[in-house]
This record gives sequence, structure tokens and C-alpha cells, in this order.
Amino acid sequence: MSDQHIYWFLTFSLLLASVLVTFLGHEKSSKTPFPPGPKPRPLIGNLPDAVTPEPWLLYMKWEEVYQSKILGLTLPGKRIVILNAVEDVIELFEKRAGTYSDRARVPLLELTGWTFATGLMRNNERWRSERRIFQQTFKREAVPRFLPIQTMKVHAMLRQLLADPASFANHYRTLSASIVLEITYGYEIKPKNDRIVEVVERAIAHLIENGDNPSVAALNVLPALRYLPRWFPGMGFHKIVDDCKTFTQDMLNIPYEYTKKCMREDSNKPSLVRSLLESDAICEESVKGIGGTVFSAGTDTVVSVIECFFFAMSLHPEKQRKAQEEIDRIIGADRLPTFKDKDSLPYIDAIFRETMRWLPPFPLTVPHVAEEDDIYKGTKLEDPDSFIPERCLDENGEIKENTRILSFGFGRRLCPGQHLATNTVWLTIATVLASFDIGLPFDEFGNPIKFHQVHTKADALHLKPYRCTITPRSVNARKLVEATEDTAGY
Ligand code: HEM
Repeated sequence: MSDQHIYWFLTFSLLLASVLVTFLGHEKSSKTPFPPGPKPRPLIGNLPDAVTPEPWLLYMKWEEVYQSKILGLTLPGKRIVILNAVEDVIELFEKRAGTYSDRARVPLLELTGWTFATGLMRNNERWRSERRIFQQTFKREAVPRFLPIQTMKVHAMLRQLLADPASFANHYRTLSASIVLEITYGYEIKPKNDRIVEVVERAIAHLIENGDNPSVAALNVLPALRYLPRWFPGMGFHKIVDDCKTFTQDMLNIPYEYTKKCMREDSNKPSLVRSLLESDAICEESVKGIGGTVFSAGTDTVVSVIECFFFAMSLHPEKQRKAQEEIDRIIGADRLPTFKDKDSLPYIDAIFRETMRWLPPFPLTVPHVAEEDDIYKGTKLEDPDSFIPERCLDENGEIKENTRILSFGFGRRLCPGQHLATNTVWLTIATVLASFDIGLPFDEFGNPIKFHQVHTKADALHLKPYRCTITPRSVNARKLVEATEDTAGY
């Protein structure tokens, strides 16, 4: 029997009793109709329907099939409601936030020590206290103090793009990790093969790569499987859990110990972990957890957006030219854009917003869980698959009033890192477009690449790797980038 078959066999036979009880319970208690959706199969419900690489596309198709923007899926032990319309999301996650701000219990996360992650915590006192710290640290008025770090790192990336354009993906990955590690731990990373970056990336990658392993999926459905001995067929998850746990502990401890060492050695480098330790307001476990959360929530998400920005520019030279014309007109050719220019470059802002709409890092955001039973019963976006920054602008070319970036989530779980992330991505977009021309995308054989690129087996949405040329716009642009070495930070 293959591992896959053992998984199905175990899941079905061991689940039989508990699933029946849950279903019967539901049948009795639920007098209100459940939203329409594909017909659940006996015992496994809609499990096979739910496992698909790009579920958001499937949910849009179901909207047509079942003629409803609210869809229902039944999984063993739980029911999932899919909200396809923003107004429903806002009504439930924001107006009824008291009910819809919990997170799901995922046995794999609990067994591997990922309970440290603030964003995955249940709605409890620890989550509320850590969320307050996130909000204080990264609120709109507080993030300008990080601008010097962000500027210095973005400038370093521009110089790397000049020196080695073919490795552009490595450069923006380094950018994102370097900002987060410096802010969180006061740690300055090496551009290549940095030990701490490897430690934290290994922990995240191991969890993601094994998240859909059949035996792990079985464990998530039936946590009691963990009591079966390792020699039992299909128990591959034991080794995965052990490794994940070790890697997660390293991720939390190694950068944390670095900050503590700096403090012992009297280094005066500021960092979030340092100020939390000095304030003595929360326990060591929470300090480590907050550090790990900033990295796991704030690095790959930003990478995802910058990756999609390069791809969008590569596919749409006409939008790129329009953005560069705006920069040339407002800033001129004698300096690079800075944060002070943000309000005078609406087309750059529109490119940022459209990138976040076109390929958001979490196309389904992070599921919210209802804490109690709840009964609940716009305008249609034209051509949603196309990259059109103009849709964010009014007739005067200014950002439309009251527009909101939906990719940062909703309600009490709204991303607290949104202002920090926005600044990093905005400055990247503005300075890259001021300095470089990005050529059309092509694959390793030189064939042009079309839009259909997405793959998602990662922390956040990512594109399949592709190539493109990145060349300085002019001799002057090259000089401006080279000169950032001397003006680092400002
Ligand atoms: C472009 C980059 C980013 C995107 C698109 C993004 C998106 C999101 C989304 C969709 C959620 C879930 C919201 C919900 O459940 O409704 C979230 C939660 C969260 N994000 Fe971000 N994020 C980004 C960057 C960051 C950064 C830089 C940080 C760190 C400073 C961060 C920290 C968090 C935390 C701590 C949570 C959990 C909030 C909670 O559950 O209370 N994010 N983010």
C-alpha cells in the first residue's frame, strides 16, 4: 500500500465513528440552511473539492454554478463558508468582528511549536496582548522611524541589481529579510549565505513543504493519530513533526540569542526584541514569539508583492513607461525618489495598489473562525485578471478617495504590518522604476512567458521562476544608483 493509500485508509477507518457523530450533531442542530456548494461525499465531505492548487479560481467558478456569492463546504468535523463578495466579508469580519475573529486549530502547528505565531493564535488574552504590541510598534505614526533602515536596504538592492541583474529574485529576497531582521533583532545580514536567514527560512520552508504531505493531512484531520507508534504504517508525520519542531526552535532562539548577546556586550543597536526585553512587560516566550512572527509574517509577504511587481512591469512595458514619465516629470533625472515624494507620485501608488489587487500574497487572506453559530444571509470589477493601475485613479489622475487595499485582511485580524510593508514596497517600486528598464519575461529557453504563472506551495503566493532583463535607464541613472553607497540611508 502506498503512503497515500495508507493515509486514506487510516483517515476513513479511524474517523468513521467521530465523523458520523459530528455529522449527526450538525444535522440535528442546524435548522438554518447551509450555503450552497458541491455535494459532500459520505464521511469525507468535500475534502477532495477543497484540495486544489488555486482554490480562489474554483470558488469563482462555483459562484456561477451555484448562483451564490456565499458558498459552503463540509469537511470532517467542520464546515467552511466561502465569502466571494467584499461586502459580505466586511459585514461579517468587521461589523460582526466579535464573532469572527478567531483562528482555526491546526494540529500540525500545535505539535511543531508554531503556536508562537501571533497571527495564528486563537482569540485569547495572549493574542490580544501581542496584537497590542504589534499595533503600537507598527502603527502609521510609528513606522517613519524605520525609514532610514528601509531606504538603506532598498539602495543596497539597487546596487545589487546593477551588479548582477540576473539574480534579481535573490536581491529582493535579501532586501525583505534584511529589513525585518534589522528592525526585529538589530541584526545586519550578509547579502549571501547568511546563517540566521538560512535558519529562519529553513523552518518556514520545512513547514510549508510538508503541509500537504498525506500523513500530515491525516494528522490534521485526526490529531489522535499522533499516539500511534512510529513503526505503524503511514506514520511519516512523526519525523516531519520532529524536524519542524527543531527548526522552529532554532528560528525562535538563534536570532533572539544574538540580540541578547549584543545587549550583554553593551551594543546600543536598537531593535524590537531589545526594547521588549528592556521593558520587561511580557514573558520571554512572548518576546521570542513576536520576533518569530515578524519574520514569518513580514518577509515572504513583501517578497511576494515585489516579485509580482517585477512581473507586472515586465509584462506591461506601456505601464512601466507611464510610471517612468511621472517620475521624470515630478522628480527629474538628478535624484532618486524618496518617501517625501510619495504624495506627488499617484501613478506609482496606483501601481502598488494594483499589484496588491492583481496577485495578492494571500488570495484568500487568512481564514477567520466564527466563535459561535451565526445566521447571515458593489460594484463588479471589470476585467479583474488584467493589470490596470488606472483603475485606482480618478479623472484627475489622483488616487480615488476611500479606496482600501483589501489584501491586508479585515477586522480585528487586519494586518498590523501594513504600513511597514507599504513603505518597503512603495520605495522599491519608485526607485527601481526611476533607475531601470525591466524587459519582457522569458523562460530558460528564451521563450516569452504569459500571465498564467502562479504557484502557491509557499508561505505566500509566488510565481514560477522566470527571467527578464534589468538594465539601467541611462548613464545618469547608473551614477545615481552607484552614488547611493555614499548617501546610504537618506
Ligand atoms: C505586503 C505585505 C503583507 C501582506 C499582503 C500582509 C497580509 C496579511 C493578511 C491578509 C493577514 C491576515 C488578516 C486577516 O486575518 O484578516 C495578515 C496578518 C498579519 N500580518 Fe501581515 N501582511 C504583510 C506584511 C506584514 C508585515 C511586514 C508584518 C510585520 C510587521 C505583518 C504582520 C502580520 C501579523 C502579526 C498578522 C496577524 C494579525 C492577527 O492575527 O492579529 N504583516 N497580514
